[in-house]
Amino acid sequence: MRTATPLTVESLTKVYGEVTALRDVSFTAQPGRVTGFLGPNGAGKTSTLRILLGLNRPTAGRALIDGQRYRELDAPLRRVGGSLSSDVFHPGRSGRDHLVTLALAAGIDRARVDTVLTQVGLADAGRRRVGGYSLGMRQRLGLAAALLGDPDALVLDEPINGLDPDGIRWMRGLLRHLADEGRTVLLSSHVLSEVQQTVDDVVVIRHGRIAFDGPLEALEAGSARVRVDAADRDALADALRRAGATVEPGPAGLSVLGLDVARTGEVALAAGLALTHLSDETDGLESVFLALTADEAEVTAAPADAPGVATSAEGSAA
Ligand SMILES: Nc1ncnc2c1ncn2[C@@H]1O[C@H](COP(=O)(O)OP(=O)(O)OP(=O)(O)O)[C@@H](O)[C@H]1O
Repeated sequence: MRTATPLTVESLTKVYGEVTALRDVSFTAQPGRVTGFLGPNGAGKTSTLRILLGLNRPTAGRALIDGQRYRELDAPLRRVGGSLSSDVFHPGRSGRDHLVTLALAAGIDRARVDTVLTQVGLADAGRRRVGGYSLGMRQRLGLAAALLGDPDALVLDEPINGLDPDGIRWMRGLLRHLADEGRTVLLSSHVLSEVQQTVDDVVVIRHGRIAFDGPLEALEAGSARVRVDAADRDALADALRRAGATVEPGPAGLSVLGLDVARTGEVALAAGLALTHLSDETDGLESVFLALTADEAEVTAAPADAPGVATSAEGSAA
């Protein structure tokens, strides 16, 4: 039986010198689910994941693995496995060697090394030097390292980056399987479409703040947009608003947010209105994501009086 191990980030703030990378960030990744932690470059994803894994200290707030900070865990690698994009493997050593060293250091049975190499599809390549690995193979090795302790939770920084389409499909299947076993899977990405078919829940971070937190379906629902028109446009707008939609009049009819095409048609029918136009103008999920993260060129220094932001700066080293 797996121990349900939620990953909880509470009011996390991280200041690096002049840069406030995280501002009062809170969310929870739930057991049995794959949570996508999404945001453009520099949004604060890696900073958050490093704090979760005990590699950096927050300026304020806390990050908890089943209620405990990483450093408070008795057998950390058995509770949470991490793979960060900055992880470097010595090019002259084999993938297997790396894992054996990690296993010995953590008191993990060496037999796990071959188990995880097989699990990530590196059974044959494990004895080759890492220097000859493709980016995709290094991603697999990172995942193998994260799985070494057979942990209840996984924290993976950009695990899909660098994989070819077959590799992406394989990674999706494995992450789904790991979550179905009851593990908590938290993975970061800067491209929603890359992980859209993998994640159950989505946390979007922008400028070091949470811009969205909820199930993928809720993000999808937010992208529904319908264009509709009727001879009596005002009556139609009233009926749609009464049904809970946001309605914006335009030159080519009404733009409706919050209802899909079928429901829009039903509302019109119930109001006895004959439609002259009805079409689905839903934006792709990626454009909703882009809208949520717009203007994310870089994280700027927070004003000194910004609420919830500690003013004392901490060095970059943890
Ligand atoms: N050690 C550090 N010292 C100073 N600034 C840092 C340090 N680490 C991160 N930052 C800054 O903090 C902000 C957030 O960076 P972070 O790496 O967490 O973002 P990210 O969302 O993971 O981006 P990426 O996808 O590019 O890795 C950026 O402005 C970055 O330049």
